[in-house]
Amino acid sequence: MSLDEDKLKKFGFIERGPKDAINIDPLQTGGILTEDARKALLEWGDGYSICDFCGGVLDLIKKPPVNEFVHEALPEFIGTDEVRLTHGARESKFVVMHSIGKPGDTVVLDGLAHYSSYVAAQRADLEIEKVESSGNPEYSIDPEDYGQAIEKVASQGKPPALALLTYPDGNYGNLADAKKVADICHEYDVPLLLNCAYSVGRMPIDAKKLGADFIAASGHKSMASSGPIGLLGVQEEYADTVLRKSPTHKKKEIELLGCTSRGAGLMTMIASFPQVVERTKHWEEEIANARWFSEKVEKLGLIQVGQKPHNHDLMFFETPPFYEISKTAKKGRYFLYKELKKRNIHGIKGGLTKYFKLSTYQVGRDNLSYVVDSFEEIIDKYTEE
Ligand SMILES: Cc1ncc(COP(=O)(O)O)c(C=O)c1O
Repeated sequence: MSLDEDKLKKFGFIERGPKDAINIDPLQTGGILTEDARKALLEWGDGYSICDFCGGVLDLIKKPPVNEFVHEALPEFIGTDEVRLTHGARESKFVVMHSIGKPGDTVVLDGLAHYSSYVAAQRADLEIEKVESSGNPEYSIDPEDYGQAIEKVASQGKPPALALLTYPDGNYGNLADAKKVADICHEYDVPLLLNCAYSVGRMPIDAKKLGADFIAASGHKSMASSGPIGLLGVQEEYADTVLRKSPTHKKKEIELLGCTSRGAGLMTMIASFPQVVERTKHWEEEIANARWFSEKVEKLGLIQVGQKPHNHDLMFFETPPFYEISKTAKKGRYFLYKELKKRNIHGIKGGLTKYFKLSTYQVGRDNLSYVVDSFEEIIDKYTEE
């Protein structure tokens, strides 16, 4: 097959439609770049740009201060003895599972775990034991159930190699009692990995205080970074195992394949970091905004499920008023997406009317108020028709 000019025409620069919209997509609100990160993206966008300064280990680069960032600032920020860059939370989870578990071992996952936790375990050839949530409406995770799951696995021959808690989960934004889960896991000598894809960079996280042995974080999701980039936090006890070096290439850490996120991902994360640190100090305001929003839209007939009052910007709503409208609206179940698009609101998946999740993170009270008013206007418009 030859790539003729006509075929090539569809490639090249492509504009991104919704980039200036009010964004309430949980995947995106925490990853929007700061102005400094936007500048860094252009400055460092060339593939291996950072490697001009590398003496063989990316995270030891002194100038720009990657070494200080990775080995001093980040460990202090998340409360782990060691931090490494990865390509995302899923890669961090895989690294831990692959180095701590042996094929055939079991990992205990919370019932709200993201699919990437499952595929990471499957790629590492681990069996999975689930700690179920309480189901509708709270979907809470009972820490005691970790003890039962560990005992169940142990009774079948070998205790689990690892436990994982999604903190918060990506569907309901629930924050389980991580400290209690950690304490219970440690009673059985099972290390705990916290999946903080939706927390590190949004809210204060201190792995030591929470008792976590490992942290997986996501730069493109929650640290105002251009992906793919994530963090892996490891406590000292496990550092030699997880960060072991290649016998043939002595400087290279095997699980990281020697080198991970470089150039734009890393330099945007560094550029945003001062603002990211600052914003975590204002987490209480974010919780207040989320609760305010939830209360307002519940008055319109939406129902927030998950923890209540809520403790995170990610929220899941059942939305009967929109569902009723979708049954008769001309555009069917796409009516809501189209109405929101007209109002410059982005982030609720096209076709969803029965329920959806959204995020209020960094959206601000004025824009949230506009979203509430828009929901009301849309409901009124179709109910009056
Ligand atoms: C709870 C949760 N964890 C992990 C991930 C994956 O994050 P990453 O893209 O950094 O691998 C997601 C992505 O949606 C998620 O929702």
